[in-house]
Formats: sequence, C-alpha cells, structure tokens
Amino acid sequence: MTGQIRPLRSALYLPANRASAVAKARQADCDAVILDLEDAVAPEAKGEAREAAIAAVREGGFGHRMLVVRVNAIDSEWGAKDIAALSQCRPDAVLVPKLCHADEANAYRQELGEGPELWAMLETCIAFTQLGAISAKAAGSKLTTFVLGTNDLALEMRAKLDTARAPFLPLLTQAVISARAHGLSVLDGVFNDIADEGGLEQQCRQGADMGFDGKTLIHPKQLSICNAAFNPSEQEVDRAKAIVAAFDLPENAGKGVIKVDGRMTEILHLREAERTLALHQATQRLGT
Ligand SMILES: CC(C)(COP(=O)(O)OP(=O)(O)OC[C@H]1O[C@@H](n2cnc3c(N)ncnc32)[C@H](O)[C@@H]1OP(=O)(O)O)[C@@H](O)C(=O)NCCC(=O)NCCSC(=O)C[C@H](O)C(=O)O
Ligand SMILES: [Mg+2]
Repeated sequence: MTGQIRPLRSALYLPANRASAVAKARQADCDAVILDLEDAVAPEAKGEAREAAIAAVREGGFGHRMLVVRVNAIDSEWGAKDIAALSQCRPDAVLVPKLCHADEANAYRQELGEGPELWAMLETCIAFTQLGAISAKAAGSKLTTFVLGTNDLALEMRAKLDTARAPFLPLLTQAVISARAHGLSVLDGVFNDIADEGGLEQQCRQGADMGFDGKTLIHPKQLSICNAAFNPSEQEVDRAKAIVAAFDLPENAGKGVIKVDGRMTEILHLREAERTLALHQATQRLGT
C-alpha cells in the first residue's frame, strides 16, 4: 500500500481582506484555503489585505486545511512587500501569480527563504511555451504545485472560456503531464458561474478525468460538488479492493498479470488501486 495521501481536491480562494470569508474558510469543507492578495483585492486595499492575511495566518484555526497566500507578482508595486510580510507568519505555501519563466521560481524562493512550499499559477501564454523548463527546474526552487489560471489564460489567448473548455484542453493536459513528470501536484482553474451547479459538476468531473488532483474554487457553495467529483467513486473503490484482493491470493503470487472481473490487470493497475484506496481512506477520515 502506498503511504498516506494528502488530498488536495478543493482549494478555496477568498480575498484576504474579507473577514466574513476568512471566518467561513476556517470551517469550510475544503482541503486548502488560499488567502488572495492579488486579483481579488483592489489596488487601494492591498496594504489592508496584506495585514489581514498576516493576522489570519498568525491566528490560525484552519485545522487540516493547507493555508496558502497568493501574493502579487514580484515585479508589481506590491509583490516585494507581500513576500517580506510573509516572513512574519508561516503559511504552508505561497502561491505566485503569472509565472512565465523557470528562473522566476528561484527568485521567489530566494526572497521567501526556506519554509513555505512554493505554488505557481500557470496562466500566461509564455508559461506554456516554457513549461518543460519550469517543471524540470521545480525541485531547485521547491516548487510543489501548479495552479491553472484559466481566466487570465483566456484573456491572453483571446479564447472563449465556457464550461466545456475546448480551446484549453491541450493546455490542461500539458499542465498535468508536466506536473506528473516531475512529481508536482496540479490544481484546475476556477468555475466562475456560482449559480450553475450542473456546469460546475461537469467541469469538476472533466478535471478529475484529466488527472488533476483537485480544483480551485471561489465560493463555499462549490465545495461539496467538487469534493464528490475528485473522491473515488464507490465503483472505483470496489474495483480497487477486488484488484488488491486478487493479487493477494496465493495462486497469484509472483504474477505480473492476472484477470480480475474479466479484465486484464497488471501490477500497474495494482499500484493505481492502492492509490485509489489510500485517497479513499484519507477522504473518509476527513468526512468530506
Ligand atoms: C464572488 C464573490 C465576490 C461573491 O460574494 P457575495 O456576493 O458576497 O457572496 P454571497 O453573498 O453568496 O456570500 C455568502 C457568504 O459566504 C461567504 N463567502 C463568499 N465567498 C466566499 C469564499 N470564497 N470563501 C469563504 N467564504 C465566502 C461570504 O463572506 C458571505 O458570508 P456572510 O457575509 O457572513 O454572509 C465571493 O464569493 C468571492 O469573493 N469569492 C472569491 C473571489 C476570489 O478570491 N477571486 C480571486 C481568485 S480567482 C482567480 O483569480 C483565478 C485565476 O487567477 C485565473 O486567472 O483564473
Ligand atoms: Mg489569474
């Protein structure tokens, strides 16, 4: 059995300076909370949001949820102050926006020092032309997680961002492949229409089927649909248990390939089944 898995099915963004949202996030059914200092915060409120983020991180109370702060870009008017301020508190990760080149991740790491994980938004066209180098150099800057920024990407590409996301599918796949090749986690972009539960479910399932670890979200109402889509289904859990049990049978000892419920099943399927069961156990413990 593989080791314990830390689920990252749902990462909830909120403007760091919205106190009622910060309070709700402490109890929300999400695996990560992202306190935003970037696009959800108006220029005149950047200082107030930075102070609120530091206070929220210091106060804690987010339980098992990973606590992430999204800073402004290092070359913006606010980025250096955001990063310096984070030395006063200890978020689990810092999410950097609009990463374009591999060397930028190192620049952020140098400013941050050791400590928080580095997460990076993939949301510029340049980033997708540089993705091989960015992910290959991720270990050097302790970059652990990619987060898709489909709104910014749509803006730069001049593409239509609808529920089915046809123009984005090659990029989403490229992001998943690059992440997996270098052992990174990868989170899908947000779904903007808070009232459209059917559309959200469709897009969460699409992301889960493509291999994303989870999705970023913008409202607590979106959490249960998202968690359900990224949880292994009952059928997947039953199949995983059957595969593990079949390989445990004495007559299958040492075999590389067997038949389970009529299907060819190899050691690679056993590894996949073990991962499914580990994720299932972890989400069962969380109860979400
Ligand atoms: C989109 C919102 C501005 C909607 O806000 P509002 O109209 O006030 O929503 P509600 O009336 O339904 O709120 C009810 C209560 O729920 C709390 N709430 C709302 N949203 C959140 C949240 N995200 N996290 C926690 N709690 C939340 C409210 O505080 C209300 O509580 P109360 O006042 O006690 O009743 C709003 O939902 C929002 O701001 N969402 C997050 C927006 C955000 O962070 N955007 C930036 C990230 S998305 C992005 O940039 C993606 C990427 O970069 C890209 O390029 O794609
Ligand atoms: Mg963005």
